[in-house]
Amino acid sequence: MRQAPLALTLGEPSGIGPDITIAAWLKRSTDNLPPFYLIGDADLIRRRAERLGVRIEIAETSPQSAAEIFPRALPVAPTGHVATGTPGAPDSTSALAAIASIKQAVADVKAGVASAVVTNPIAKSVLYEAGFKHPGHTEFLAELAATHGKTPKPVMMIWSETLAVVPVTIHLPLREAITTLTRELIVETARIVVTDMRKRLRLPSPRLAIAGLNPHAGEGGTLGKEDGAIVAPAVEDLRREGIDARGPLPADTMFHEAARKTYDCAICMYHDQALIPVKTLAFDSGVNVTLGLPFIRTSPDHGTAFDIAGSGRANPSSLIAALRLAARMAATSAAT
Ligand SMILES: NC(=O)C1=CN([C@@H]2O[C@H](COP(=O)(O)OP(=O)(O)OC[C@H]3O[C@@H](n4cnc5c(N)ncnc54)[C@H](O)[C@@H]3O)[C@@H](O)[C@H]2O)C=CC1
Ligand SMILES: NCC(=O)COP(=O)(O)O
Repeated sequence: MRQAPLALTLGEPSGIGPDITIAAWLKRSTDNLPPFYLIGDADLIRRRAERLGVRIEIAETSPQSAAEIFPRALPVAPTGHVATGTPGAPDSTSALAAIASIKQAVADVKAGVASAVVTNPIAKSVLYEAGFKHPGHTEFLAELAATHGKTPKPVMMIWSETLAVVPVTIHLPLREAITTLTRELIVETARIVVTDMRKRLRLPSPRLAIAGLNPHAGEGGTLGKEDGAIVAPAVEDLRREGIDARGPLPADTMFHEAARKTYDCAICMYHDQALIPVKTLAFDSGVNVTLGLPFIRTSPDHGTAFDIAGSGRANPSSLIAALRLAARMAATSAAT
C-alpha cells in the first residue's frame, strides 16, 4: 500500500519556513522527495514565491489528494486562517495560523491521512506573546497526543548521520535545568530513546553514551556532586535493565570522531550540551525528532532565521533531511 503523504506545518510565516518549503518542493524530482503537503495559507506561499522570483504551481487540496497533485503542484491544505507575516518582521497576528497548522497536522496523522508530521520552525517568543503556553513544539505535540487524559513524555532527539543527541532537560533556564535533573528523569528519557530507536530507526541494540553534568564528569566529586549522585546511579539502573549505556562521560571529550563511533546516541544533561556539538557538525543536515509520541514528528534543526527570510539565501537541506527521515521512520514503523 502506498504510504500517505507527510503533513508539513506552516511554522512562523515571517521566517524562512515558506522559503524552504518552496525550495524543497522545487527539488522534489532531483532529490526524489516523499510527497508532502503544506497546511496553511496558499496566498502566503504565492506572495513569498513572487518575492523570491520563483515560478511555482500551488494547488489547494485535501490531504487525500495531495500525493497525486505533488508531482505537478505544491499541495496546500487550508486551515481557514490568514497568515499575514512579512519576511523578517514577525508579529503575533499570525500566531493563530501557525498553531492551527500544527493542530491540523496532528489531526491528519491521527486520522491516517498523513504518515507523519514535519514542522517548519516557529518563533517561540512570538507565540508566547499570543498566549501560547508551551515551551515549544515538543511539549505542545505531546499534549495534542494525549489520550484518556494521559500525556506521553516527549523526548527531543537531534539526529544526523554524524551524531544523534538527546537533551534530558530541554527548554529550561540552565539554573533550572540543573535542579530538574534526577536519576529517574535520565532513566525515563533513555528508555524512550531505546524503545523508539528500535521501533522507528530499526536499531535493535542502541548504544548510549551518557554525558556527565560537570567538568570532567565531576572529577571524583571535586567538581560537583551530581555526576556521582544522579548520573552514575541512572547509568547503573539502565545497565541492570540490559540497556547498553556508558557514563557519566566527560562531555568535552565524547564528541570527537573516534569517540562518536562508539555509540549511537549521546544522552546529554541540558539543551546546549546536546545541541552545540550536533549543530556544529551537521547544521545543514540535522533533524529534530520528537520521540515518545504515538506518531512521527520531525523538523529542521534550525530556527526561523528572520535575518534571511525572503532573501533567497535559506538552505532547504535540513528540511529535506527532515522530510526524508520522517518518510523512512514511517515506513519502518509500518513494517514492524
Ligand atoms: N523547531 C523550531 O521551531 C525551532 C525554532 N527556533 C526559533 O527560531 C528563532 C530564531 O532562533 P535563532 O537562535 O536565531 O536560530 P536560527 O536557526 O533561526 O538562526 C541562526 C543562524 O543560522 C542561520 N540559518 C538558520 N537556518 C538557516 C538555513 N536554513 N539556511 C541558511 N541559514 C540559516 C540564520 O540566518 C542565523 O544567522 C527563535 O525564536 C527560536 O525559538 C529555533 C530552533 C528550532
Ligand atoms: N533548540 C531546539 C528547538 O528549539 C526546537 O524546539 P521544538 O519547537 O521542536 O520543541
